[in-house]
Amino acid sequence: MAGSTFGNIFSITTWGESHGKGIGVVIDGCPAGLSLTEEDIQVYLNRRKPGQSRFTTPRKEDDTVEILSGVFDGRTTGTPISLMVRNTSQRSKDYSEIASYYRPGHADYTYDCKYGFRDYTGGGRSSGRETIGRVAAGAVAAKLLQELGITVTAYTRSIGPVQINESRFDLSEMERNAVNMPDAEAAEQAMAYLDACRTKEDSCGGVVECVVKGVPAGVGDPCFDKLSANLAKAICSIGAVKGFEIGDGFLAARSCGSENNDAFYMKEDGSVGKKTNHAGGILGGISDGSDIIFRAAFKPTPSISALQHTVNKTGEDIEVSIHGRHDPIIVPRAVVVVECMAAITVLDGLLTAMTSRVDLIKEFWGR
Ligand SMILES: Cc1cc2nc3c(=O)[nH]c(=O)nc-3n(C[C@H](O)[C@H](O)[C@H](O)COP(=O)(O)O)c2cc1C
Ligand SMILES: C=C(O[C@@H]1CC(C(=O)O)=C[C@@H](OP(=O)(O)O)[C@H]1O)C(=O)O
Repeated sequence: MAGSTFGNIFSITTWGESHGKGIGVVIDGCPAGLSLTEEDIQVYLNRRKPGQSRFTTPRKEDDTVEILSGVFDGRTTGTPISLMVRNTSQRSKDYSEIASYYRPGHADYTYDCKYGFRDYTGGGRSSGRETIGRVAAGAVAAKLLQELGITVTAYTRSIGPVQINESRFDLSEMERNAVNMPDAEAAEQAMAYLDACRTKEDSCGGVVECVVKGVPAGVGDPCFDKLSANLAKAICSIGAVKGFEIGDGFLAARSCGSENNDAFYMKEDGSVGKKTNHAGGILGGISDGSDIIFRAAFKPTPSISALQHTVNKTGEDIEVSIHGRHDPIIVPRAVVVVECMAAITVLDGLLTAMTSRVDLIKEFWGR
């Protein structure tokens, strides 16, 4: 199946199905010499794994990663890094009925249209479990970015109608609540809202916000590999993402140029700064040196037990109530997925940018 590869230099190929033997990723183009252990990757996978609270799917998986190749004596060798997580908790009988109909909002119908049949167990390749490969690769990218002084941080901005309040923003709160919100009060309200949804056998959506700090000006290639365009593709390729915006995003459409433009000024150290950051750190598809800020809108989990109308494979209109183990909301588990896709995209852009100037190439080769 084409379409499982992302990135130009730091390139990832994810593989595997939710109810198959395992899920993984092959990273090609990771520079040699990065110190890397399974634990470095596991920390990220633990943030994504299922079964962590009543707001996640009850499927219990440890998602233990194995490094199969590309690391020797604790350091990357520059050859393909293959990472694998074995599936251990497949319960395919949950899908024996689903095999005969199309879940509204899921990928069942379109996979059948495209391929003529589908792996219906656990949603196969369209499962949120595919994001394991993204997170494992993102952990590697984030480690290299960290060495370059670049950090990528995502968090839950809103759940249903509940949004974090900037005045209460505290990143350390994220670890203390089950919805990954950097605002304790909003988290309480969001959890109450989610409990109400669950009582109605329904699900809900929300927004993940991501901030990338420390990216130098000059990353991103006009025209089709703009940093903004590559981030949009990276994020919109995550299951259930329905919206993407950078900086002021859709709000910018309502402002005037005088409000939206970020004024430049000279900093004390002689470099150019911006007084505001409505652009979200990217101008002309190229990073401008300020924080890169973007948001992703996630739709509500499609598989719900509330009654829905659909059709079955024999062409009848039917009513269904979907049972099994599903996330009542995708957002809290998707936070680390967004972070990892951003890390992969930014790292790939940084490596690509190293070839953009003759003076830099000469400097590198000492000529
Ligand atoms: C981390 C993650 C977890 C998900 N969990 C579920 C789930 O438990 N049940 C479900 O029906 N969909 C879940 N999804 C969403 C489906 O994977 C997604 O809706 C499906 O692939 C169709 O793609 P689309 O929503 O982008 O059109 C999850 C997605 C992600 C990223
Ligand atoms: C297991 C995970 O989430 C799964 C994502 C998912 C879907 O349709 O996307 C459906 C469910 O799969 P299953 O019915 O096999 O439990 C979730 O549990 C995971 O993300 O690790």
